[in-house]
Amino acid sequence: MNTKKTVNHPKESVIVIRDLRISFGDLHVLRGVDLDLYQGENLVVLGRSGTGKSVLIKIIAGLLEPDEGTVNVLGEDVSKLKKRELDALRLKLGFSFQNSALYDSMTVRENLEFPLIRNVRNLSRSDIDKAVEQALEDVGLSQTINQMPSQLSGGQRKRIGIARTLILKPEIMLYDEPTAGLDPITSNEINNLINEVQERHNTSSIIITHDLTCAKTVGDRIAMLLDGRFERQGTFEEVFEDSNDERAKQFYEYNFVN
Ligand SMILES: Nc1ncnc2c1ncn2[C@@H]1O[C@H](COP(=O)(O)OP(=O)(O)OP(=O)(O)O)[C@@H](O)[C@H]1O
Repeated sequence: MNTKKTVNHPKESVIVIRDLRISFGDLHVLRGVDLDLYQGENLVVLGRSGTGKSVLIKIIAGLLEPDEGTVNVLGEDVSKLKKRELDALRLKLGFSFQNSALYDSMTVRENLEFPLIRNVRNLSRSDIDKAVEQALEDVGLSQTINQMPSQLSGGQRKRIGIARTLILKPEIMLYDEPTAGLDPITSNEINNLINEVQERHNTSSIIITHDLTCAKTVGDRIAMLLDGRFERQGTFEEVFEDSNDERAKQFYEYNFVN
């Protein structure tokens, strides 16, 4: 397993987070998070269960308000946006959530049409058909267009879920546990797909995972959430292999399977 060859991206930030803090009662989840997502990079966010990775994503999407700190996404201060502006910004973010299930009663084509019809006005039938065909081609599953989700494997369903997100041409992709529950071969296909999406669409992505093979394969940069902050950031080697940090070592030993 090779570590991903990191591309030297120009350091233009598409997400800038500074001194972000949030507590739930006595539980101080994020305690001063600073993080940049650079244009065109895959940033992997690692952290043990309950460290606040999903909370972070929800704050980025404006679904949860932090107690302190700033979140700037594509040049907009999320906390200052009105509802309509926030909705417009969210359309530029693609969410690939673990539980973003397909609609079982709809064909693959109908599943992919759904976000388009709901979010984009004045599309002709042929625009919709083209977008669906392109999104399916992007994930290598053109042949499934008339199938029902129940006829697909877990890995194929995951790919169709990603296609459904890509169809709105997001500038930033947020992948939550993209390989959870998949066997190693299928996980590898999803990792390759994440890299292909980056290369083909120049998308900037945050990938939340516990899977260190995934982190190593897709991550241009790794940020590890420890005690409510990103104390360790860098390439996979910098975070794990060159590290004397016991917490990073422990995470590595428990999670690295390949
Ligand atoms: N709305 C909420 N109200 C109260 N507590 C919350 C809320 N949202 C999250 N928490 C708590 O914040 C902590 C971090 O939760 P979060 O879901 O972000 O963890 P995570 O790092 O994504 O974990 P996992 O890897 O298991 O998904 C947890 O202890 C959770 O119970």
